Amino acid sequence: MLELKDVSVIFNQGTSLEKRALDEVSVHIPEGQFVTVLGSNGAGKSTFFNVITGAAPAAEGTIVLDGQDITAQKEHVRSRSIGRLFQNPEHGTAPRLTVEENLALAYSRSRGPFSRAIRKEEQALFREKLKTLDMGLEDRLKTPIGLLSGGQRQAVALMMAVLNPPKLLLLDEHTAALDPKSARKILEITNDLVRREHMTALMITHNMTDALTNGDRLLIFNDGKITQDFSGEEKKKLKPADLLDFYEV
Ligand SMILES: Nc1ncnc2c1ncn2[C@@H]1O[C@H](COP(=O)(O)OP(=O)(O)OP(=O)(O)O)[C@@H](O)[C@H]1O
Repeated sequence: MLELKDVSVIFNQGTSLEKRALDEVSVHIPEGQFVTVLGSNGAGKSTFFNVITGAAPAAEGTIVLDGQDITAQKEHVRSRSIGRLFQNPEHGTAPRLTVEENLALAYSRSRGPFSRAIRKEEQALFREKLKTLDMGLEDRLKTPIGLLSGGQRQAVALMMAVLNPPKLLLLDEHTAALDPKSARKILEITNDLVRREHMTALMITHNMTDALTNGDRLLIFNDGKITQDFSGEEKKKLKPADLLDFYEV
């Protein structure tokens, strides 16, 4: 599904500030796999996501998504098949637009320009999708999204990312800015959506328990490389304390 082969990202190449943020990373993520990603600050996790989306160029190596070499593809083209959620729910939603306008914008992205009124059947679809979140958001369709709480907004952002299920969903610490209860709820919704839509998903987190209790596989980054790769029974047996040994500081 997603295959990176010897991919490197080098910032400020050829200067005294040169930094190999990703160093010859190779990994294969099969279709439908849910992968959690851990690593200390500066280990290269966000750069890993950025090189997949095209936000950071690959200096070396190749990236293949769903059989297509996307290494040289522009970011906006890749965004049609890759959904991404960030730590800050404000990232990716338009605060002055209502909940339904934000959803319509996301919905129309792969269906044509956002130039027409929101149709009745779209409204019904958004209402039905929001209802599955069980947060009462189906009654807030006309509310500007900027007036929602962080958790509510992140739930809508998540729904926006999966309205037309992307080939790949990238979750970049998307629960880190939320209070513990909202974070748990968003994680629950994430699991439901990923499983129901059989999505291929990668989730960066600093929470070791979340990294172990979610997903099928765990990757740990250190200094621009994937230094640990656990899946199946091996992952299930791990405890948060075991993971500390794999962090380099
Ligand atoms: N645009 C950039 N220019 C120069 N250096 C960068 C740039 N982006 C990232 N880096 C460097 O690349 C390395 C990897 O950064 P990255 O953001 O991928 O780490 P991370 O694992 O996501 O860290 P965190 O957990 O703190 O978010 C760091 O040393 C960082 O300072």
